[in-house]
Amino acid sequence: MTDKPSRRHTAAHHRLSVLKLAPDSLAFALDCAAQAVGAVRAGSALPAALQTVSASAKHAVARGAVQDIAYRAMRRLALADALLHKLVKKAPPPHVANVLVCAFTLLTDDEAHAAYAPFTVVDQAVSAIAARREFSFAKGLVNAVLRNFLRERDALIDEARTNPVARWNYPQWWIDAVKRGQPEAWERILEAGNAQGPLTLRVNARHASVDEYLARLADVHIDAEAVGLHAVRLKTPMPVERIPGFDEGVVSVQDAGAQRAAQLLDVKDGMRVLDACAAPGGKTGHILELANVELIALESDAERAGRIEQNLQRLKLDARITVGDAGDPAQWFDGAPFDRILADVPCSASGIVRRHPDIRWLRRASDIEALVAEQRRILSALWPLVAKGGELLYVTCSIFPEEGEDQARWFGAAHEDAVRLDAPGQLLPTAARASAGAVQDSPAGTNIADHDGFFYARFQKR
Ligand SMILES: C[S@@+](CC[C@H](N)C(=O)[O-])C[C@H]1O[C@@H](n2cnc3c(N)ncnc32)[C@H](O)[C@@H]1O
Repeated sequence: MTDKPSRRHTAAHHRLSVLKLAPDSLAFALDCAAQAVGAVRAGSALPAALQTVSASAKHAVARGAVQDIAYRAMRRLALADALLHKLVKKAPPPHVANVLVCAFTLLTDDEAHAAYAPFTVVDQAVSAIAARREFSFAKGLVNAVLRNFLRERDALIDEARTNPVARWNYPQWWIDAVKRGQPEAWERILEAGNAQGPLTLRVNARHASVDEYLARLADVHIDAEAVGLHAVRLKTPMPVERIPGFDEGVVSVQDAGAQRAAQLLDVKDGMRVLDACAAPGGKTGHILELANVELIALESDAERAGRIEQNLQRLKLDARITVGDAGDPAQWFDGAPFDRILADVPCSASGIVRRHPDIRWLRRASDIEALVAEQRRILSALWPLVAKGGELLYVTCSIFPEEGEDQARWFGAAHEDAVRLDAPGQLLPTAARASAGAVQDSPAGTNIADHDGFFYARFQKR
């Protein structure tokens, strides 16, 4: 985000006039997406912003279009802001600027991939502005700016992209951090974060093998491939309600990189296991699919803890869900040590930006230091709870070494009784299938290069 919104902008944003546009029109979708972009600029996470905005979009189709434009806008925000800056002399009101940003988002697609014809976008952006009483004065401006843009589209994009922030669509501090942390792969990583993640499923080992599930999909003509021990990637994403076996808990949605956690934890029947930062329970479910263990799912956020319950209900599996601070075991620990602890700690989420493209605009450089301290606090508190011979798996969905290898080294040095075991370390996100230089060990015949970014370190207690 190139400029930070003021409180005044946010307040104005909430006082928009009643909108009279057909809910299935592109104009309606542009207006709603612009509101969501405004909310993210004011500090809201995109899913929450969309929930608020979509209350007015009763149609599922309209909601889909709003979501699609808002997510694309997050991946193009700096480029769109740069174009706006170039083409508009005096900054327009924030809502008008955000409608323009959403329109640029659609107009900067290559023609082959464009969802709408350019002149439809211009026409509908003008209608969106005209439909708001307080902004209708700006419809001439919107029309002129977008037509001027189309006239010199490629040259304007090329010029804007000479600035790295507009080129990559991340804040400068983020670009610098990725460059510093991954000097060999930084461009590939930034690019991967601007692609749309695939829909990857985890097949519940209690119900089916990957091959059996692939056969079930083939029966209903759904194209998919194996991308890990329990992972299947659908060629074309679809709503979960339409995924065979989803309702019965045969499959769950989970990135292939995230599926490494439960496998690395190497759980066996009868073990006592702590999932220390558990919500929404993706990894909790996976652990329970692999062995009959006594599982405590700990989560500090009571509302999020409710989502663990929902997930386990669908899977028909059980854990003791506990609300508490992993960094303060006195609140919840009953004194019996754990054979395994999964510490999937809060982090920058820099490894999952392709699924959460708003994160880059919400985080600040200074957050990293605070997160590192919090991760250390949690790890230090959990280690004494591991049984002798037991293991702790440290996980982040981050690509910043400060939250990955640096933490693992700090932990090893600070705990004499910790033996570092084999683990993948840094899994880098890569968009291209089977891209060269992928860091992970793919099972023969499969390609799991197309996953989110994670860090894994495993420690055994002497
Ligand atoms: C990376 S997410 C966990 C994802 C989860 N393991 C999964 O696979 O679905 C981190 C979670 O830790 C929770 N959390 C943050 N600080 C915590 C703390 N001090 N104690 C326990 N949970 C915490 C957050 O609310 C968040 O739900």
